[in-house]
Amino acid sequence: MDIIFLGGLEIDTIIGIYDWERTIKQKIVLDIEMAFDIQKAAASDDIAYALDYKKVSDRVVDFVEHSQYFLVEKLIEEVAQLLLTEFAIPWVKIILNKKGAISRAQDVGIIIERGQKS
Ligand SMILES: Nc1nc2c(c(=O)[nH]1)N=C([C@H](O)[C@@H](O)CO)CN2
Repeated sequence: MDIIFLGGLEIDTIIGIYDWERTIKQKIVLDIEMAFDIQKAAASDDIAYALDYKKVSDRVVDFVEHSQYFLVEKLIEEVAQLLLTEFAIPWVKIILNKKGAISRAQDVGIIIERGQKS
């Protein structure tokens, strides 16, 4: 199966378990890999047969911007389920980076894979 990816997708959202985190927006960064057979799109040169990464990006940004979850676990799971159900994607891998959440760490977050690759 081929992979379409979105790397370094930065989105500001309300996320966190502490009171102060409920009053501000924090940046999260998503790296998303989506299994998708690109052969029809390649043969036809027609966006109708492609996984439109602009539409995927717009949907994910809109969803995350308007979310207000406490845990990054909940947010990443909801994004994965959205991608699997709203787009014809059989498998997705997401890396969620909540940069700055740990002052002594450059990066902190979660990596998940959902669905079947082939
Ligand atoms: N496994 C998790 N641990 C923690 C989370 C989380 O979402 N999942 N969140 C926090 C705080 O919100 C933290 O990001 C504030 O710095 C702590 N641990």
